[in-house]
Amino acid sequence: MNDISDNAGPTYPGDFLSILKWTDFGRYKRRVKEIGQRSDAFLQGLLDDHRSARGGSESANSMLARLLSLQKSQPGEYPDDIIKGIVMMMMLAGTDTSSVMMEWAMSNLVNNPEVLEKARAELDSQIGEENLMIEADVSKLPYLQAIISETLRLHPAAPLLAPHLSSDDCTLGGYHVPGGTLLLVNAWAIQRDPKLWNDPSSFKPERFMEEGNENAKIIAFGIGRRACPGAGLAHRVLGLGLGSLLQCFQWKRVDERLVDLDEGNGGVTVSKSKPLETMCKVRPIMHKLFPDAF
Ligand code: HEM
Repeated sequence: MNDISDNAGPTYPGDFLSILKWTDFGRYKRRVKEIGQRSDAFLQGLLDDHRSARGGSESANSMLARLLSLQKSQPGEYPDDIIKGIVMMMMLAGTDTSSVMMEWAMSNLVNNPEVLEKARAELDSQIGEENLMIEADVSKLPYLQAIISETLRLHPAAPLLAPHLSSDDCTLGGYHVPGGTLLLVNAWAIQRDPKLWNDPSSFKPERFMEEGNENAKIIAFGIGRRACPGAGLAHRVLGLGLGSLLQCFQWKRVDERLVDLDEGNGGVTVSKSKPLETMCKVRPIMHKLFPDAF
C-alpha cells in the first residue's frame, strides 16, 4: 500500500518533462510495473482463498464472497480482473484517506480540549452511557459531523485532489487551458482562503453549525462527475470511528505542548509529519458494558 501510494499522484517527473519518459527517469516505469505484479499476485491469492473457502466462516459474508457469487451468476460482468480492480480501488482510495483524516481529527481535538468536551457532551446526551454508538447514530450528532467537516477543510487527505487531464481546450477561472493539460486543484489552499473563510487557520467546528451552507464550500472529495464516490461511506466511517473513540475513551495531550500539526511529504494523501501520540483512559461506559475487561 505504501509503495503504491508513494508512486501515485503527480510524482512522476516524466509527466512534466516528457523527454524523461524516454529514459525511464528514476526507473519509475520499472518500479510501477513491479508493484503492479506484486499487488496483482496478492489480490489473486485473496480471491483464490475465498473461492476455495479457505478464508473460513468469517469470509462467508465478506465483500469478496459477494463479488464471487455475482461472478457465478454473471460471469461476463465480473471476471477476476474486475473483482481485483474493485478490491484494489477500495483499499487504495478508501483506507489511507480515512485513517489519515482520523489522525488529523484526533490531533486537532486534543489541541482544542473545549471542542473535545463539547463533542463528548453531545455523545452523552444523544446516545447516553448505556449503549455504544452505532452508525445510524451519526445523524443525531451534528457537532461531531461539524468536527469532521472542519477536519476535511483544514486537512484534506488528498490536498491536490487527483490529477485530471483536460480532454479538450477549455476556460477555467478566466484562464485558457489547452486540451491535454495536466490539471491539479489545490484544495488545501482553497479551503484556507481568507476570502472564503473567517479566521481560516483556526480549528472551529462551530462555523458548520451556523446558518448557511458552509459544507457546500468543502471540496475535499472533489466535485462533479469524477468526485469521490466513497464520500458517503467515508463520512459514516469517520463518524462512527471518531464518535466511538470519544464515547469510550478520555483523551488528552501527553504534556502541555500542543500537538505538532506539521504535514509530512505525501504521495496522494498527506499525513502528519510526526505520528500522533496522546494519553487515553477508559470512560465509565466501558466498565458498564465490559465489566470483565478492566
Ligand atoms: C476521508 C476519506 C476520503 C477522502 C478525503 C477522499 C478524497 C477523494 C478525492 C479528493 C478524490 C479525487 C476527486 C477528484 O478527482 O476531483 C477521490 C476519488 C476517489 N475516491 Fe475517495 N476519498 C475518501 C474515501 C474514499 C472511500 C472510502 C472510497 C471507496 C471505498 C473512495 C473511493 C474513491 C474512488 C474510486 C475515487 C476515484 C473516482 C474517479 O476517478 O472517478 N474514496 N477521493
